[in-house]
Amino acid sequence: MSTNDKISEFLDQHGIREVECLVPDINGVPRGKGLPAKAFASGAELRLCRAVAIHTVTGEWADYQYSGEGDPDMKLEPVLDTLKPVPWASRPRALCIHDCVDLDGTPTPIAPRTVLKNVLARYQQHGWSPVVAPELEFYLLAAGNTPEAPFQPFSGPRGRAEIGNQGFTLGGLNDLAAFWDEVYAALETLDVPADTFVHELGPAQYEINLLHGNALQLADQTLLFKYALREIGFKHGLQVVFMAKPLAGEPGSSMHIHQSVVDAHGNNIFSAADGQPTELFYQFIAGQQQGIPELMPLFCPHVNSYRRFAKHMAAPVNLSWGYDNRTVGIRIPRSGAAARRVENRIPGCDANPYLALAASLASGLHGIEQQLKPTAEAEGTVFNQEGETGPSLPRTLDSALERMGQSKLAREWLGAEFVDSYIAVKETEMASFWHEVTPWERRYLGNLV
Ligand SMILES: NC(=O)CC[C@H](N)C(=O)O
Repeated sequence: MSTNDKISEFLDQHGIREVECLVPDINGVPRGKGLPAKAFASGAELRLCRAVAIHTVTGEWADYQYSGEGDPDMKLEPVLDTLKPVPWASRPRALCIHDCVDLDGTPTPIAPRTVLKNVLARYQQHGWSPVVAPELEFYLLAAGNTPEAPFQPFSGPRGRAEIGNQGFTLGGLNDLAAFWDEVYAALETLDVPADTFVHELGPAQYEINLLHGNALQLADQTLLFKYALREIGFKHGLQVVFMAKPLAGEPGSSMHIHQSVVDAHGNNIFSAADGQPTELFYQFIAGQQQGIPELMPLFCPHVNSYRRFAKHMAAPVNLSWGYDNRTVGIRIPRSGAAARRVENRIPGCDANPYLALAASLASGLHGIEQQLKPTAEAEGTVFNQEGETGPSLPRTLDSALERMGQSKLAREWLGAEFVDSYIAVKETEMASFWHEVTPWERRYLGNLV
């Protein structure tokens, strides 16, 4: 059976009339076009303006001039493994993630999926492939929140408001059984295998860990996971928030990334035959220490992202590394030799998964290729030793963008056109932030004499 016949069979089987053709934009927001199922099955050419890849969060155009034409089209090419029924649709519909290809046939360099694929190709040159597992935290807000007032977490249907911290309680999960049941069913339909699931430390804050696997697939799964949660949340009167710090004084939401690398035989290159850590393992850690501060806007892309880094909130404030240490940016979970891995704790849940994975994996391989050496392992609580046991991190979006703009590593690994357009988008978003005067400024400064 030809591919087109298989697609037709799948669409007929599910009674599907339209296909949502998705591309992740620079912020990881799914954008795209709906296409009649018949056109999709016949392989009809689908185009989208290239500028979609560089929209701001609210869809403004960044002040960025492409080389060449003004705003050319790009072609969308379906990633057929991601063709799935849309679990929350009231009339059968499918979705499918797409790659972006410029009209001259080259993969669009500013498309996040291309950026990740290019980094993975460099692993392939060594005969290696990364294995990753993102962990996603998020908050559930009560219906009726508006951005004008502080967000309120949802109140449990049994009348028990989520006013306190209920870390790891199961009651906190049962309160929303109907919502979670629908989420679980949707993740099965979308082929997004979830591993563990907990109520996190903040009120109405949850975490789902995705099962480890291939980095491109995990980026696709993370995109679909976030999309599914938002859509199913709305059906249940909940706003699912993937902001890094939605509630003042409460923990922020991260997207920790666990990373190991396997060779062609599936052996973890971080462990030697005798089970001891290899040089490559330490070089990968060193690469994280050097690369993460230079690529910080890809882990923490918004002004709000940097509010997450507060002491005693299990959020790192440094790039020290240590075994089972949650006060450092790079944690090494204690595990057997086969599962030896490096956890990058810097990314927020607001990061674009394709770009955060690309940046994290690029940093690690850079460390291996340059044979870098990490700092000494940090011991104990190192919240207060920023810069002493490991490199420090940019603490605002402005300074992070400035650093990325000067980074050779960024251009070499992610491409100059991508880096320039990314910075242009972020500067446009920053300008929008600086346009506002906040309640804090009025409260603190309104009565100055
Ligand atoms: N699960 C945890 O380790 C908590 C992480 C914490 N919420 C953060 O922002 O980084």
